Amino acid sequence: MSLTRLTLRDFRNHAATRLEGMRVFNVLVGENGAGKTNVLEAVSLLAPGRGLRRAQPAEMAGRDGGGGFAVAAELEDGGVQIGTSTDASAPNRRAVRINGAEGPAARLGEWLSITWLTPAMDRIFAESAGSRRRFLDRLVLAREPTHARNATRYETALRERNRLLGEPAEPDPLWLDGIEAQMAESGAAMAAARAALVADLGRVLETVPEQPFARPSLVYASEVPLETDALRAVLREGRRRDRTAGRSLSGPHRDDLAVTLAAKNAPAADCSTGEQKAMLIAIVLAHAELTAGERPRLLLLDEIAAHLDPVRRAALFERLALSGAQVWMTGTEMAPFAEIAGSSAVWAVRDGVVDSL
Ligand SMILES: Nc1ncnc2c1ncn2[C@@H]1O[C@H](COP(=O)(O)OP(=O)(O)OP(=O)(O)O)[C@@H](O)[C@H]1O
Repeated sequence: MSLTRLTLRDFRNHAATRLEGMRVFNVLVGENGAGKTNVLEAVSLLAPGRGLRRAQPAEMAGRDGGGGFAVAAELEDGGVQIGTSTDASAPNRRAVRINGAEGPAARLGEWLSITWLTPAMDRIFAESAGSRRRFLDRLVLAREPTHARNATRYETALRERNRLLGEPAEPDPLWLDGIEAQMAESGAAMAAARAALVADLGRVLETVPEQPFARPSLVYASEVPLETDALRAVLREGRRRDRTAGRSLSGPHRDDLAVTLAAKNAPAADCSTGEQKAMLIAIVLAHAELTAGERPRLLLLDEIAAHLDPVRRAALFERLALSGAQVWMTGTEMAPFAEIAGSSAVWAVRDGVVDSL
């Protein structure tokens, strides 16, 4: 079960776009700036979270529209309707509807598991740990919808602790106790889910050949215990130091996903651009394999095919076909997709107008 219909209204440069007849491979072809990534972004909003560009809802409303946007989709097999929208009166409030009933965004995760790779993620290994945590959290979330709740509760408590520690007056220790209890509970659950996913991904990756996608080895790097009581003790012991620093120096908000290229035992940040890309693809494919058979999965791969040589491209398509996911890809020309043309739905995108080919 995956998307069988997608509609966009006033979404970035798409005034009114409707896509039907999806297949396993769905390819959007068009010139630079035509609106291909915008379609992938719209699909990414059908998962909990901020979407593929992490944009504010108001940024996504079409400049020529009425100040709001709507993205809606139908899932086959029962005709489930899911959608998300904003309106001009509250352009940054994104409402979510499932079969007509408004509900929390986290519920979207019960229907679909969506992951993506975009060119912006090519720098993920060179950037700060925050980018890798976000990437990892996205993968965890696609497997466990409750992850978003733990992450939000942890961040809310962390902000409150930082605020208290930064105040001139000595914070009330009982108040801090309560906040740290909340951080420890949600933080330990969040970190344990990340660590479990990394371990599972590692097991899948071990079974995959070194080529053509450079095999990464993954470690969930954490300096704090992943268990509630122990994490709570670490937070309590760190109060004085954190008060001096003006922020919380320990906790899963500092964790990292450490990635090395297995064959060379080299940190990912030191690898070539191509190797880094290949490792990202390997991780996403391992994730697809790991979550096979669970909720319907969508993979959004922005500008991937054109950047791979023919051997890697063929291997990618082969693995994607076996993954059981509905795959969405973009490109400026059809040539890189020639070998999957027969099993693809193809759309031409031009100035925010989409036509089936
Ligand atoms: N809020 C908005 N309202 C109207 N148009 C917008 C809005 N936000 C972005 N755009 C337009 O969307 C277009 C970019 O679309 P998109 O990123 O989907 O292009 P693309 O087809 O993926 O291009 P490329 O091949 O260069 O990656 C730009 O023309 C941009 O001006």
